[in-house]
Amino acid sequence: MTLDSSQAERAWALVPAAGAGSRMGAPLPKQYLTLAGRPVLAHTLARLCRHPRVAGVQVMLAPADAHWAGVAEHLDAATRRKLLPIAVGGATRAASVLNGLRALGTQAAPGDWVLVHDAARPCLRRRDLDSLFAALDAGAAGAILGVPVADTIKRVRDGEILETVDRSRLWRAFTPQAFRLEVLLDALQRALDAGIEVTDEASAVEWAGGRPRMVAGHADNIKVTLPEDMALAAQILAGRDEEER
Ligand SMILES: Nc1ccn([C@@H]2O[C@H](COP(=O)(O)OP(=O)(O)OP(=O)(O)O)[C@@H](O)[C@H]2O)c(=O)n1
Ligand SMILES: C[C@](O)(CO)[C@H](O)COP(=O)(O)O
Repeated sequence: MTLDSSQAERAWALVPAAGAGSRMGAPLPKQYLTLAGRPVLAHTLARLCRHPRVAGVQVMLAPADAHWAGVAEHLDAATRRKLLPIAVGGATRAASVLNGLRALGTQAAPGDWVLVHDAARPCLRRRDLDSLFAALDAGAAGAILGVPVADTIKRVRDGEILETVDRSRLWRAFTPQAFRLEVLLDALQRALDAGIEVTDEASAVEWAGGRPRMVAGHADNIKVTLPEDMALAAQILAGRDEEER
């Protein structure tokens, strides 16, 4: 792994890839399913590693993961050079991220940026990653990608609509989610210790009193979750020009 020493403030990507993909219902975890000729995780890693601001990538895999070899053979040399030694994930996404932060701490400085990006989001656009870095360079203490809610939102109980929710200030939170290493490590550890349900990094930082910025991205930065998402992801990638592929 070679560091790009030209960066003013180093940034690292953290890729939680230790999930079981139960909602996908496939014979193997969804991050290893073939998408446009290579594993989902290979697409995600290539997108992160080709960005010049990303100094290195920390991947977290399930214990006794048997699929990594099938990913590594699809990675080009430039991608492999940026990969840090694999860390072991945890029982939840948040636990996997915490393990990754601890492993990264042996390579990174406390003030370095960490961008946490789901392995299951292989369609991340270069321009959206650029937008996230632009927010950090503009002084944001932390920032995440997302898009405004475009549908009417209902609160439902037992199949009955209780109310229509004002969506004027509602956004869908995506990844990457970017924070200073020491800030995220502290907030995530304290939130988990307090029993807070942490479904994304921003929720831990918000709980700890932070006010991350929301950066408008593209809705095609989908999280591959359900079976139909594989065909959608393939259509998205097929429609990309070379730069964004
Ligand atoms: N214990 C876990 C659970 C999830 N993830 C990762 O977090 C990302 C987003 O989580 P999700 O989409 O929920 O993945 P899964 O947990 O695998 O899916 P499911 O909930 O359907 O089992 C995925 O890249 C997944 O691999 C992880 O690293 N460790
Ligand atoms: C982090 C995330 O992708 C932001 O939308 C989402 O919270 C992950 O949720 P999951 O249930 O762990 O897939």
